[in-house]
Amino acid sequence: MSLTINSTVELLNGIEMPCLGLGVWRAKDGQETENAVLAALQAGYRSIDTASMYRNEQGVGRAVRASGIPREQIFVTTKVWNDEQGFDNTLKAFRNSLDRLEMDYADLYLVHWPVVGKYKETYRALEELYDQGLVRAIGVSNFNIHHLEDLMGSCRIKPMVNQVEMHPLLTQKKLFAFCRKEGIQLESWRPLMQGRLDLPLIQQLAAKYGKTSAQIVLRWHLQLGVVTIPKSTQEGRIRENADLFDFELEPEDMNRIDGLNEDQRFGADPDHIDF
Ligand SMILES: NC(=O)C1=CN([C@@H]2O[C@H](COP(=O)(O)OP(=O)(O)OC[C@H]3O[C@@H](n4cnc5c(N)ncnc54)[C@H](OP(=O)(O)O)[C@@H]3O)[C@@H](O)[C@H]2O)C=CC1
Ligand SMILES: O=C(O)C(=O)[C@@H](O)[C@H](O)C(=O)CO
Repeated sequence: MSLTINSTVELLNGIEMPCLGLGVWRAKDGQETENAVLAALQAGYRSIDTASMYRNEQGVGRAVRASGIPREQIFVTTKVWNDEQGFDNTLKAFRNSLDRLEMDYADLYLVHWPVVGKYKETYRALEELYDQGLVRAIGVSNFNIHHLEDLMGSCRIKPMVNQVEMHPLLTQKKLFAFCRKEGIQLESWRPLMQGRLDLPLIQQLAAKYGKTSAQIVLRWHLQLGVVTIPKSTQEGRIRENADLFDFELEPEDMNRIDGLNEDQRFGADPDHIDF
């Protein structure tokens, strides 16, 4: 499989989305976010995942401008938070996100969580923003199959991406197969299990391939065809997490990693959100 740091996937509307991005949840706005995003862009990342809730869109925007890389070569994702949902509120929330980013469009705008009774109206606002050319692609996050089926029963534009928790302990096989059938790109959050990488099989594979545990896990995501957005604010790890393109996991090792699944979540369950 010939993946490179520039590899992209094609979304339903033909837009190319980088396979690897930097996540910035819990990166502090200001210097921490700015330094991390700049380090990532210098290391070759071309995609950044932020959200209104992360309160660091300003730092992301500043780093993108400081990088000197043309805006159109960088894929910026942001998301509408739960208490901003609803049609009018979402349009306003998006304006606020663009103001903080100091950008005139976002590449991808996501409904952050499926807030019951609100997510369809919220998604209708995303369709409106898409029609207006303010976002290049739209999608959802933390949607289970039943949420997607419900949404697709009435939306005009199919979600192009579903960003969900996924890693070797939560392989999301059914959701992944459903999204693949529908042409919805799966994107994995918490791909590194928040740094809990001491699983014996992953360590064995790290020794076998001469790579780190993080690199084994991230390579597994990429070889599955899942877009992934590991977070780090440490320059060395930002580089490590992008050094994935000089080896390939053998099919049997991909299957062994799949076999680690325990349906274990480190984050919230989309069917029981209370924040
Ligand atoms: N849509 C959603 O609801 C959600 C989206 N996300 C997105 O996904 C991104 C990634 O998920 P996240 O929850 O941050 O978890 P990750 O699985 O990316 O893990 C991040 C943690 O792992 C550490 N780490 C990073 N690289 C390495 C490495 N090479 N070796 C060891 N430890 C490492 C980081 O520490 P350090 O920074 O010190 O390196 C940090 O503590 C988020 O930043 C966010 O953008 C996350 C949660 C929910
Ligand atoms: O980081 C995000 O994007 C999230 O939505 C989560 O971290 C979420 O806030 C959560 O898991 C709360 O427990």
